[in-house]
Amino acid sequence: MFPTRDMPSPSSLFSAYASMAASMMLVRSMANELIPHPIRGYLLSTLRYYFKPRSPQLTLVIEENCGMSRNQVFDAAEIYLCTKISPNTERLKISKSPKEKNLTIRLEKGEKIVDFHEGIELKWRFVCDETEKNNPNGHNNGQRSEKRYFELTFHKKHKDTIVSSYIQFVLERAKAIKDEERVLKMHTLNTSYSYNGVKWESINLEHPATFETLAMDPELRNAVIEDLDRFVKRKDFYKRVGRAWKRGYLLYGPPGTGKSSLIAAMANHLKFDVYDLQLANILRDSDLRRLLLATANRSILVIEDIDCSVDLPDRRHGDGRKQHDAQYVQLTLSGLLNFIDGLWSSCGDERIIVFTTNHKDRLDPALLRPGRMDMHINMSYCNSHGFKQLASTYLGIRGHHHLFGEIEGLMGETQVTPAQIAEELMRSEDADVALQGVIKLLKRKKMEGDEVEDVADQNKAAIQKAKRQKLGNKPRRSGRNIVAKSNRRIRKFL
Ligand SMILES: Nc1ncnc2c1ncn2[C@@H]1O[C@H](COP(=O)(O)OP(=O)(O)OP(=O)(O)O)[C@@H](O)[C@H]1O
Ligand SMILES: [Mg+2]
Repeated sequence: MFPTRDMPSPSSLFSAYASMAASMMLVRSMANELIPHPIRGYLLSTLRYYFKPRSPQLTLVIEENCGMSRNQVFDAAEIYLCTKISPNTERLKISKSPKEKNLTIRLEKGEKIVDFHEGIELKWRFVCDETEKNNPNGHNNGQRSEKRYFELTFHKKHKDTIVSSYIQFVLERAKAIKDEERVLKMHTLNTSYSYNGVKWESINLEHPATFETLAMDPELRNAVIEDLDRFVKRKDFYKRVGRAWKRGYLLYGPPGTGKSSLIAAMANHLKFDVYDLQLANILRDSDLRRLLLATANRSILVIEDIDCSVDLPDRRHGDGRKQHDAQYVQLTLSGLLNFIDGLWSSCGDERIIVFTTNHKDRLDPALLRPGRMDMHINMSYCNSHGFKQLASTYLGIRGHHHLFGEIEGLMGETQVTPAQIAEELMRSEDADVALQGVIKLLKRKKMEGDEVEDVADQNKAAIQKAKRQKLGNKPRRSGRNIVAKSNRRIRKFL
């Protein structure tokens, strides 16, 4: 990539220099008499070029832009070099925009940094050249333009190592640093329709959920983390097997079991932005296509409550909507699935799509067919492991607590969501008080459950009795009366 020359020794350099001087004098005296002026100039500059002493150093110039686009090596160097600031550094630039979490530190012009890679010394220098800006007529209109670049200087013999391995290392380190500093975004739909339809609007995603704080089955949690990590590492694999680099997850389970929290944990784990696609706000397939094409790589597209967010016409019969609605709403399930499978996933990289539902059984089979959602994740009621996780997160209880036994016993007899447990645990910082709250909740739920079972049994019995009496006589206590009575008993208990 770079022209190489054999390095002359100092003595050969000296003799070359002496012979150059002699030749120059000779040439000059002959030339003055014999050679016309323009040719004389050319000969002298050629001789000077070949006899100039050569430096053993090579300098790579890394400019800010390459043509119209940014030079990624420049951007990476800017970020990477901030981690290499030494006590010798004298001037730094510091800034913070409202949307950034941390301060940004950059080198000031003229600053030098020394770095080492595989024992090779590398000298970086940040240069800013200011020049007068000429307008197209060649006149100077007083504007100044700035050309910013890094110079990276090292011994020529390391050229291959630096170009092939060091620059790559700088690019990777900068990406890792950027990911750590990155402020995640949550994109939602702007519902005030402008002339060209609904648009994405973004806010910082500051959802604190992580896999550590999420109460879920440890095996399932590890399986999800491994699946995500494998997915982001497999760019080459997806390319080789000819598949779009995307992954689909279906999260299902009752309300309050942590589906939305799991999405936030996934985003925080991968450092991916989230696009929350509220289908109810989209009227046409064309809007959907435009919105999907406007999503960025390395993002999670979320469609929550897919079973009830919009009554998508059935893929096979096109009959999901009432006739009069269909005139206005032209969004179809097949449109959604086509974009997700086709255009959208093939025009981007590292895309994740997540559907959530409270009722997996109500989903259109087209959504569930193999290959569409790669992983089906059941977020379920809290078990004793999930409870301990929440107690650790909310109350800092790492080991055992004397109330755990009673709580675990009650949890085996009733269904409670992590959201309900979390709510109780937040009520007090005193572990005993908070855990007593959980016990009360569980007892209440158990009683409600018994009551509901009672009601169901009694209703069944009443109906059967009525049937046996061959209609005519009503059962003495109707279902409604039983419910009202149960509610009164529950209130009394509370
Ligand atoms: N598995 C869990 N681990 C930790 N906290 C949880 C969990 N599930 C729920 N929570 C708590 O309950 C709140 C509500 O949970 P979340 O919104 O994630 O439930 P969801 O399953 O998405 O419910 P919905 O089906 O109604 O959308 C969360 O903010 C969190 O504080
Ligand atoms: Mg949710």
